[in-house]
Amino acid sequence: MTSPRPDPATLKTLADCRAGIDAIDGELMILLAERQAHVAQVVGIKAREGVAAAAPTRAAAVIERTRQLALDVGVDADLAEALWQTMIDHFITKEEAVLGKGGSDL
Ligand SMILES: O=C(O)C(=O)C[C@]1(C(=O)O)C=C[C@@H](O)C=C1
Repeated sequence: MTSPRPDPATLKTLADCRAGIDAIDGELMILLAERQAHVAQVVGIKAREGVAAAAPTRAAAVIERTRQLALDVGVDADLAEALWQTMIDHFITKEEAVLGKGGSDL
């Protein structure tokens, strides 16, 4: 169980700020592992249904949604896009290792 995070504006020392950053990184990593598990599940479904690893239409929608989510909470949309593009490219490579490059863009 994680403890509630302090308001960053109340942090006075570099060590406290870095401890907070480390805690947030830990939580982000848990969410990334959960997202990765969802993508792993996608691979079996795509194999059954003949859907391509690379899904450009879906990838573009994910990126567009991510840019909007970033703007909604005051995160730089270009940063969010770069992070998500890196993640999606990684998952396409992993999916193609199993599925190959064929299939439909669904
Ligand atoms: O939605 C899919 O088809 C996925 O495989 C997931 C995902 C993603 O990481 O969001 C990865 C690769 C695809 O090109 C599109 C999206």
